[in-house]
Amino acid sequence: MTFVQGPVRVRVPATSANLGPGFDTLGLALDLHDELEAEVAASGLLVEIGGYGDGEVPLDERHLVVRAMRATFERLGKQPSGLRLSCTNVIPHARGLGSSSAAIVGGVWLARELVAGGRLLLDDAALLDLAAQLEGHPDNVAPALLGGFVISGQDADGSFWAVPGSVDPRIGAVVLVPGSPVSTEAARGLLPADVPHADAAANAGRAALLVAALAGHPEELLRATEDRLHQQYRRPAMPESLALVEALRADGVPAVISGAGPTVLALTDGPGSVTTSELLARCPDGWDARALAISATGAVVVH
Ligand SMILES: Nc1ncnc2c1ncn2[C@@H]1O[C@H](COP(=O)(O)OP(=O)(O)OP(=O)(O)O)[C@@H](O)[C@H]1O
Ligand SMILES: N[C@@H](CCO)C(=O)O
Repeated sequence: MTFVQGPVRVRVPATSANLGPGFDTLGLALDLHDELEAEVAASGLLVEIGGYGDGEVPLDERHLVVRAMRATFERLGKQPSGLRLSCTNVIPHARGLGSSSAAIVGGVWLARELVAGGRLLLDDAALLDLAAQLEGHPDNVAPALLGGFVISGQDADGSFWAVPGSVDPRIGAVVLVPGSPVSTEAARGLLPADVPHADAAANAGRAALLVAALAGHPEELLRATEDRLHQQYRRPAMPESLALVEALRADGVPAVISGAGPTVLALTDGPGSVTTSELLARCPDGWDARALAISATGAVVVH
């Protein structure tokens, strides 16, 4: 196995998981991208960060992108003698926009590109499986890899799968991002071990409806984004976000907690619509709001 000379650069989209009823299974890639560049060096490890995470995340072997790269090199059979990594991060951390999945997908993708013939040694299905193992669930890494709307899951043998769904081109998103983080670990810690059968049944119906609503029935999005499995349980960690979701939904806006929160995701009929500007105007003080298109592509090499 040989390494490629010179740097490789990739861009990876932010993602919004769950989308209401699709806990750990539905996810959407958004038009907001981290860029990562890496190259094999003679020795050592050098990590540089611009944007989110600068001064916060470790710059050594504990760095999430480095951990994902190491796991991928391990799978491919050889670690490089040294490594240089540069990250330009625009996806906010611990806000429910898939920053950890973007880091993991960026890492596995970079490592595979740095190995000559890497795509033959580790195909896309194996890359998804590795990324989902590192993240623990597939609903962010799958759209970060594939782009668009993706349905994903895990089989009884532990392997992960992902199937792309279609999105009506009229549909866009507004994200309302609180100033303070909530880690996915903390938000998952609030979930109960068991849920009422009626709640599980309601979510199954809504998740199925959401696939059809996104594909071409935006008028069903409000009904299709109802959730009973995770959002209410997470209220103690993000009360303002839950209150905003409820207020928007009362006004007919299909709003949900994005991923593990605390960001609020509202689906719209498209950037530039009245709904989008009204939503941007409802951004609470101290939060950040932006309209984002759906990213049709997942991780790509930047030339
Ligand atoms: N680009 C990055 N580089 C290094 N570490 C990162 C990067 N992005 C995220 N992380 C690590 O992951 C943590 C955030 O992950 P977490 O799963 O809590 O939230 P998230 O991925 O932003 O949101 P969600 O999973 O709900 O969409 C950060 O605090 C940091 O430790
Ligand atoms: N499905 C995950 C997404 C966040 O990583 C959760 O809600 O915990």
